[in-house]
Amino acid sequence: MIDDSQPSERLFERLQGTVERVTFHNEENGFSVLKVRVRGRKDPVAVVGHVPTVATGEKIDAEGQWMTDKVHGLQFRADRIETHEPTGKDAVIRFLGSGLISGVGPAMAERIVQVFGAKALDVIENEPMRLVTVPGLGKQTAARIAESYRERKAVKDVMIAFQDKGIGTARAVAIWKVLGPEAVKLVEEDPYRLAREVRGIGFAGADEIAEKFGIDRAAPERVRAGIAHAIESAADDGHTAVPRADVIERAERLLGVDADAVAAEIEGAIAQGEVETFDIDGTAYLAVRRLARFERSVANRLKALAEGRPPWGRIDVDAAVTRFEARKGMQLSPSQREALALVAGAKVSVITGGPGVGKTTLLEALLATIAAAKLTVALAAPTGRAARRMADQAGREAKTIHRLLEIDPTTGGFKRSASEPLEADVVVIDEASMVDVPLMSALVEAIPLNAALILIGDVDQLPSVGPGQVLADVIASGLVPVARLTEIFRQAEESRIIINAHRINRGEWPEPPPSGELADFYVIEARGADDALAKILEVVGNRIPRRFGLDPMRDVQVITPMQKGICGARNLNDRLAELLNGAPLDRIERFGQTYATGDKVMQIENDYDRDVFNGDLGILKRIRQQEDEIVVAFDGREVKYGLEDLEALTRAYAITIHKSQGSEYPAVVIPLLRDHAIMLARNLLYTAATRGRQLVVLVAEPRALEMALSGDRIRRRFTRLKSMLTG
Ligand SMILES: Nc1ncnc2c1ncn2[C@@H]1O[C@H](COP(=O)(O)OP(=O)(O)OP(=O)(O)O)[C@@H](O)[C@H]1O
Repeated sequence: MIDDSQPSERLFERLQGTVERVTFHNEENGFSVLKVRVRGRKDPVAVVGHVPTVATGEKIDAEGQWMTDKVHGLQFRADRIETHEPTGKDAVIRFLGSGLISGVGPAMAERIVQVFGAKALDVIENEPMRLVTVPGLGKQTAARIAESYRERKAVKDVMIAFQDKGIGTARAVAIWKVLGPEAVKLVEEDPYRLAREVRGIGFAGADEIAEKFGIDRAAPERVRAGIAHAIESAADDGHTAVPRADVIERAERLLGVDADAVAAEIEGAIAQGEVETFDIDGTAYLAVRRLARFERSVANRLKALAEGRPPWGRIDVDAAVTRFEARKGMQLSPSQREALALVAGAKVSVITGGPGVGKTTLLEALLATIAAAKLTVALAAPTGRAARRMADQAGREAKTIHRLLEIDPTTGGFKRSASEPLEADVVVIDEASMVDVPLMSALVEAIPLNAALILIGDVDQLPSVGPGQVLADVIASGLVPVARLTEIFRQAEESRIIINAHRINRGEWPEPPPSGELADFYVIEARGADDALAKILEVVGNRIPRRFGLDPMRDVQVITPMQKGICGARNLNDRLAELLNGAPLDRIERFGQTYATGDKVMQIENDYDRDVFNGDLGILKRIRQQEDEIVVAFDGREVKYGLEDLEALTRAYAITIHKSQGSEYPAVVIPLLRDHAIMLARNLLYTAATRGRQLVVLVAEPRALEMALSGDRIRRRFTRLKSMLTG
């Protein structure tokens, strides 16, 4: 509602009035839309801004600007809103009866004011027990009213103290939510706790606040926070350990203090247990405690799980294979038999290999082999889409790992853990390369020690979005048997997608399609980004629908290395929306994005209430401005979103390759340009090329394809798990 508005003038103005109605108030950040009665104006005006608590009847004093909003018309956009207690009798009644004070409704408010007049609030604050003289008001209610009132006062005091330091209300509300009435004192003591504890502030935000509180640039807590930030930001790039020398360099740059000061504080942080230090192959590394704990738990628990006999006992694999082959009408290859014997003999094992090498077939054979033992088998995958695919292929239920562990959506924690383990004898995880260290830790903690664990995945795909490279480390450690499948079966061999995916993985150029036939893998040469864009639009909008009969909206997914650039997701979304949804009935802008009816959208976080998950694709059906609501259809199921929830949705005509991990689409179109140079790693292209089921089209500059294929560009992740598993 703000994004498309224009300031009518630049000068700050002041506005005073009485709150007539609180149209909207966000508990989390204080964002409010108020109807305010202002002297000299007939109708109440809309005031938009941040305020921690506000109620009808209160007086406000705001500073800001008048704006004209396309949808809501004229409104006052406040940079600062101060609220003051109401004074007149009517205002006090409305204030008390607004639902703000627990236990008091409009009728009770009226009675209180009848007894105490406009001084009612004084009485509540200073002599609350006198309230019992109000008819129908008991001691308990009086105490509750006094308590609510005190809390409100405390919030205000905190806000005023932060405002005096020049900290904006939205930020102050966020701090108050976490730190409570002691917030000012706690921040004075250590502002850097904000970086750790309050979402959205980060090191830079905390550093800014610290400066306002007069913290010295060389203060130990500042240097310490900078070190933690340097290690944490490496974790954002997937590292769970960082070479000590890198930390010093990053922290030095970030803090503007010298290396000796950083080194001294590293020692302090180690002594206090905030940071761990260790050696791998003669290099000193550092890790923050949080990640070190997860990695240690994965290592310890996997070692414990790997011990002993599998729950299905000893099995005559040859006899089981014969039965399986007869039932399926196929012969397992020698390498598959060998892999089956390996997996059947172990309590924890890994099945890895590229597409079409028979990983699913091997799992099926294993499950058939152990069927007689009547064990409880749980199948799961890291994303909803991967879980659905696993269920389709295996022909039995598969859940997301989050569901399997019974996530509590309000806390984000899991119900299943070491103290309440899963009721399963065998746990099978597909797309295991996508599981990061924290999730793997939660998973292995919840697996009972007598159960078996089978990790299936393609270790050459992109590693998990979150920190670590669990599958690669488990394989490299040699702790558990690894069935490495490499043979591509005849059925799979007919697919050029599979053949070329394997070629890409080896760093070889994809094979051109046989001339004359309709193929499933094409490389279209692009000369620069504009040419690539034009070709993508032609391929998606015209060629694919015409030649393959695929629906460009439903069946074709453009996946690209980056967000930015001419062929980045953002611009492609604009252009593809124009092409495929040129005349939408309705559109709105929120959070810097446009959403229009008919748009293809993607959910980008897990939402357990709405039952939609990260990576789910839908079509925006309706925008209901009046109700502040939009409706999106996911696989035909209609789901409603409030306009403030739109951050969870993004347009999805084009998405990044990272976001496409774990999903498959009938057709994918992949731009590959020199503009994407920093992203052009072989595992990125390999992951992209394996997302298409029926059709893969690369729109590539030859030089960019060459860059992606040359293996030297795969960025290494620093992790500690392998050394923990072998140590
Ligand atoms: N021994 C075999 N003989 C003949 N065909 C086989 C054999 N093993 C697997 N296949 C076939 O090869 C194809 C690929 O196998 P499967 O689906 O098990 O591989 P996958 O590694 O799970 O592949 P993806 O990762 O692409 O899902 C299937 O069509 C399967 O039926």
